[in-house]
Amino acid sequence: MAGTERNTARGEFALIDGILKPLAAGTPAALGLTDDAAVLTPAKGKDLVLTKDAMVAGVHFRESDMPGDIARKLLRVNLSDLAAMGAEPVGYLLATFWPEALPLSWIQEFADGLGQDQEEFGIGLLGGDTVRTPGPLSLSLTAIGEVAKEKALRRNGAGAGDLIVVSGTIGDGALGLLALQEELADLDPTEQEYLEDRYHLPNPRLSLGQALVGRATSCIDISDGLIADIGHIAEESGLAAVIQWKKVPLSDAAKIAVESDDALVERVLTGGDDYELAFTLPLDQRDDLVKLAKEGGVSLAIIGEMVEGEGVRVMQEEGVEMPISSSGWQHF
Ligand SMILES: Nc1ncnc2c1ncn2[C@@H]1O[C@H](COP(=O)(O)OP(=O)(O)O)[C@@H](O)[C@H]1O
Ligand SMILES: Cc1ncc(C[n+]2csc(CCOP(=O)(O)OP(=O)(O)O)c2C)c(N)n1
Ligand SMILES: [Mg+2]
Ligand SMILES: [Mg+2]
Ligand SMILES: [Mg+2]
Repeated sequence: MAGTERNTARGEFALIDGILKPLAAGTPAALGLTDDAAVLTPAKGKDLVLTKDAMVAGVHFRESDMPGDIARKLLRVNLSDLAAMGAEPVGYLLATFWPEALPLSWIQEFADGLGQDQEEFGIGLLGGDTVRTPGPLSLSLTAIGEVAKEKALRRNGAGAGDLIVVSGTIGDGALGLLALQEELADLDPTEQEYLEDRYHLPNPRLSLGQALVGRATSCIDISDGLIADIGHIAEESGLAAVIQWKKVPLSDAAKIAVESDDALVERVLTGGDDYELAFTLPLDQRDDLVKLAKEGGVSLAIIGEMVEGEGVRVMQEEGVEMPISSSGWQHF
């Protein structure tokens, strides 16, 4: 029906004008969201770095999560991929698949979350697409960044003998999800809240990634699980990784959880939702770690080393390998 179409169209463009346009106001390349596409001039001497991750209700976030948090996580998981490449973020494109029942107020809160993080990370919206879906809320974001020409960090440059280093603490996001599902016992409210926050709002390690350019021999961000993602470095570099469980950095809350339930060790190592960086560093650059941690604004821990061979081995203690049933999250 023509009338219905007009109403739908008016609604769609009202949404773009009223809710999304303000997010593009600071990025001239977005052309005010009035044209068919954005036009971006890359900086001299830089390579563009492009990444896209999607998130689906019930798969990547809980339907009951706050709209602003969902938006910020969507942006942050993509910025985490830019961090893993050593890039500085420039802007982003957004595709939203809104279920019929979602009110405009929800969408406004979602946009407010994006606005908050745009300021935090100094970027703006460049464009995107808005559609309705008969399915669950689905979102996709393309982040664009820049890195000095040919200097992007890769997964494939690790050498035998390189140290394996991770930022921050591992397992908090996965334990936070368990806490939200009320499957974690013995935690006081402060620890519970800390873990839940880590699930809802990852911290992309952008300063660290940029500090690693020209220093790390390989780098990845941990989304699927520590073992799975270090497995990608091992595979792409044609080597094996050996990780010492006792050196994997845990938050106080994660330590308490793991001490009360052994089964959570595997969850920490394979649960994903970390968005920390794992990277390799030549042994003779070990003393640079203090400086890198300072520049990156995050703690760093050496958890193992790269050796000849293939795959990832986790050592429970000297000479005792930990059995691991699955290395991390997979959609298929
Ligand atoms: N549908 C797709 N189309 C094109 N490339 C894809 C698609 N899905 C994944 N990739 C590419 O495969 C590689 C691995 O993807 P992924 O595991 O999602 O990486 P990450 O965990 O860093 O997001 C990346 O280079 C990504 O761009
Ligand atoms: C409600 C809910 N259930 C389960 C998870 C766990 N989970 C879902 S997808 C995923 C891996 C990361 O997502 P993916 O789409 O694989 O991102 P990418 O690896 O491409 O960055 C994890 C750990 C979650 N985050 N939320
Ligand atoms: Mg991905
Ligand atoms: Mg990644
Ligand atoms: Mg994945």
